[in-house]
Amino acid sequence: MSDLRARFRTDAGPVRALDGVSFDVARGETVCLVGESGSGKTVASESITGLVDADGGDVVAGELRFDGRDLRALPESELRALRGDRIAHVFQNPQSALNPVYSIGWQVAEAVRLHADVSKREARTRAIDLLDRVGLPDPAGRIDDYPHELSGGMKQRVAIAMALAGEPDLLIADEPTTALDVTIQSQVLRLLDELQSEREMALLLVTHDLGVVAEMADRVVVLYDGLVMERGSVYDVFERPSHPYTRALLDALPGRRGFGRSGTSANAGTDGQHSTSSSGRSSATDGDPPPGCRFRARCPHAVDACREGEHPPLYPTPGSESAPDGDAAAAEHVASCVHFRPDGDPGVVYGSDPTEGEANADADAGETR
Ligand SMILES: Nc1ncnc2c1ncn2[C@@H]1O[C@H](COP(=O)(O)OP(=O)(O)OP(=O)(O)O)[C@@H](O)[C@H]1O
Ligand code: NI
Repeated sequence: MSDLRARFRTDAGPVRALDGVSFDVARGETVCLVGESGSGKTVASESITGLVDADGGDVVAGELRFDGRDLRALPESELRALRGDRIAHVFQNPQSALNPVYSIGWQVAEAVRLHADVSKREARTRAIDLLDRVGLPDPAGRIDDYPHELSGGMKQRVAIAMALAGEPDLLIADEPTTALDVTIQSQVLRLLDELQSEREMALLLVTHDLGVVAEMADRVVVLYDGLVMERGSVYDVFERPSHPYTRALLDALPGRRGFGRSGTSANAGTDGQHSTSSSGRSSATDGDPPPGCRFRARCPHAVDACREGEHPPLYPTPGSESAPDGDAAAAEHVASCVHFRPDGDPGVVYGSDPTEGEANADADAGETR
């Protein structure tokens, strides 16, 4: 997607949710969308298949391309066909995907029949296969169970089975494990990871959990206030976080030594709840956004230049071509911070971090990576 802008109509006036978000997800790749609550992760992911419109939102500008087609130009009927077929969603709450009055087997079989012209009997057999594949114990025995007879983790597995029924090319999972017990979380993540590599699926994973990102992502998109702050391979973003916001996010990770003694509090959402409330961001209501960098007020490295003009565009970070696999696309590491302007000094950001000596300026970045 490129330069995606979206807004919601609310009683208090339009709310800007996305202010120009660009990223791609390639086949066989996992891209994680991270950022604190209200940063626009869900809106960005749901805009792909037009779910945002269904939610009272409007994608007002930008481009969404899937397989060379501009999704925003597709009529709703075609979009609906694409959704759930080539592109499937898994949500935080499996309850929302399951109908309480039908057995899980019936629901998975229906999902199969939606995408493939097969008999009911064949669909049921495939449903059992799918349920087996997502790790539901004794699928043949449990296929006539109703959702309420299953645990949350099992329900999410069923929801994933339904999402996979159409053999999607792109699976969009929005906080798919947040509602689950910690032990179940990692099982479900491992499952997504396996299914993804098995099927060469593209996976867009929305999460506020940087531990999940580290485990799952090939590439990371860091959102703040409806804008991309930083984008790069998981390797680059974790090894050399460049936007002050990303650095603050990582700083807040337990077990990671703090560098931002500045008191910048960046919290990717402690309650783990997906929120759709329109409150929370004072800057969100429409009208002119405050000039300059959106993160300025919370940034320990803000300078006068950060007050001017628009939010900075994405600049390449020094040494970003040195990704381990030499893959050019994966090597793209960019941050929207004035200190990464061609005439800027990234050392202002990196240099303030005594715990990361090797990141001290760009000069030795090439040698240490
Ligand atoms: N239905 C809606 N009506 C009005 N505003 C909305 C609606 N849904 C989202 N927004 C606004 O859009 C912005 C982005 O929301 P979004 O749900 O994408 O955030 P998020 O990053 O997914 O957060 P969370 O981690 O809480 O799920 C927020 O300012 C939010 O208030
Ligand atoms: Ni969300």
